[in-house]
Amino acid sequence: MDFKNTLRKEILENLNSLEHIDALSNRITENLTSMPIWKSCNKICIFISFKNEVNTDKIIETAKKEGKHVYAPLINGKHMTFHRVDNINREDLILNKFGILEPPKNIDEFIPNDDTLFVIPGVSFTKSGNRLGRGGGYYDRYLSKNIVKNSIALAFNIQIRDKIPTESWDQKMKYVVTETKIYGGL
Ligand SMILES: Nc1nc2c(c(=O)[nH]1)N(C=O)[C@@H](CNc1ccc(C(=O)N[C@@H](CCC(=O)O)C(=O)O)cc1)CN2
Ligand SMILES: Nc1ncnc2c1ncn2[C@@H]1O[C@H](COP(=O)(O)OP(=O)(O)OP(=O)(O)O)[C@@H](O)[C@H]1O
Repeated sequence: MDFKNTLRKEILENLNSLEHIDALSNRITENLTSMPIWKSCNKICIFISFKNEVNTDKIIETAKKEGKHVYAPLINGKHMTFHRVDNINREDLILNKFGILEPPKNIDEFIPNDDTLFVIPGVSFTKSGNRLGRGGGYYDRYLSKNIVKNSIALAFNIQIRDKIPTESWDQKMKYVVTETKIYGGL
């Protein structure tokens, strides 16, 4: 657990001094939206970026333009659900306790199917799809309770490590997409 926290802190600090986040995010957007799995999924469950995460605004815009349905996470205690977002023009969204924009609580929960692609944030990943998140356990719990066939993590190259500490509940990503590489899908 200590090693997890140390690694989390180290990478978050590195992210704080990462330059050109928007340019790198544009490349990640291009890589993601040219993947066959992106083209074949009609529904996208995606995080709304905050702080120094890969900026997801253009991904959401592209999805909308391509006629896909977009869903974003809403947290409630330790629990996370996904809800439709109709426009990313952010006045429809609400800031949660972490300072992340999320859909309002009154929209029905979306239940994913095989046609749903999850685009997932995280602090660090390995090339084989192991994930270290921010420590809330939200995605781990969600992915262990729901059947998720298609998962893609987004990260900058500086977030990729050869080894990260894993625990029994950690859920693997199918692909990890960075500004220069697409890992996984084997
Ligand atoms: N954009 C985005 N949305 C997301 C996630 C994410 O990582 N990114 N999540 C992915 O799971 C969930 C939220 N999880 C989070 C977990 C911890 C913190 C965080 O800032 N923790 C602080 C302590 C904050 C406090 O307790 O008040 C910290 O670690 O310093 C933020 C989000 C759902 N939505
Ligand atoms: N499937 C699960 N069932 C019950 N508890 C879980 C499950 N997955 C994770 N947890 C709990 O969540 C806590 C945080 O887990 P962990 O540090 O792995 O989160 P993370 O993957 O970094 O966070 P996040 O998914 O929110 O980005 C752990 O202390 C663990 O007890």
